[in-house]
Amino acid sequence: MTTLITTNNLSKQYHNKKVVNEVNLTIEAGQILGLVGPNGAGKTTCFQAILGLTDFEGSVDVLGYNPNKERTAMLKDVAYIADVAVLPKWMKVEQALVYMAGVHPNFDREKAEAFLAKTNIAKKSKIKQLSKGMIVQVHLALILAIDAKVLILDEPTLGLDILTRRQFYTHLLEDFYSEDKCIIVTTHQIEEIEHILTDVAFIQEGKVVLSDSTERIKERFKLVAVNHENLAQAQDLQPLTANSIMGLTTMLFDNANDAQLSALGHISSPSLADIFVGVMTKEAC
Ligand SMILES: Nc1ncnc2c1ncn2[C@@H]1O[C@H](COP(=O)(O)OP(=O)(O)OP(=O)(O)O)[C@@H](O)[C@H]1O
Repeated sequence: MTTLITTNNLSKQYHNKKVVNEVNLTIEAGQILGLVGPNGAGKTTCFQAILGLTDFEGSVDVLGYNPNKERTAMLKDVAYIADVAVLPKWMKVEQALVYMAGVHPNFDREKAEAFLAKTNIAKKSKIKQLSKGMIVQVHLALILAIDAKVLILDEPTLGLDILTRRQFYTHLLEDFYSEDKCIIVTTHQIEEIEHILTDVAFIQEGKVVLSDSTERIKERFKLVAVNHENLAQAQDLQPLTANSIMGLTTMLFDNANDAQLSALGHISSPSLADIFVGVMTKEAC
């Protein structure tokens, strides 16, 4: 396996408060990592460090580059979508294509045009004539047309309708992703990307509290619809969460014994969103 990004004890503080706290991540080629955390958890700050946009403690290696010292060289192979898509308002869409082709050695104009052709955005339109969601789409078209080894997506679908969000993730897998690249993505709509993630890292108050492959995380956590008579016994196994709706109590367990759980009621596999809520609740206690 080829390691594309490593962070070693990455930390960042603002006004004496650690907003990123000793984050250790290793991201290999082929991985699509979801960095998931509540508002203010430190996701964007981690990205800024990886992209060399801020100073930090610890060390970061991206494709063999030090992002703070070798940013220009690194950015030939790294593409980034920030959580706020900003494009010059006076520019026409077609001018943005020409501009990107001029400044980025790995920009494929035909790819960007093919993506835009699937939208109802006219190339002659000025950015200021487009809706917020359309501007995001132009931005995505420009970034996904860069043949980058590393793609960093910070809330890439913010402001897009559900059809366009789905279209974006399909496009990401079919036209951008390949085994020699990696993608790190944050979103608060974890249920929409769960199926594409190979790996997940949960971050809370600057610390990574869980990091593993999606497969192993799914094996580790179990949801049980607990039969009424088994409630006390189930509580003894210390569930992460317990929700009662219309007389049915569903509990989330971490690393519990399958035989013990099946004696309590029906077992199912939780979604990443269920696991996220469970882990965040436990860490906050
Ligand atoms: N320039 C700054 N000056 C001071 N504090 C900052 C600065 N940038 C970020 N922070 C603080 O760092 C913490 C982490 O912010 P960050 O933007 O990394 O969170 P996030 O996980 O991306 O959140 P969200 O999901 O809301 O986008 C927050 O408490 C934020 O207030």
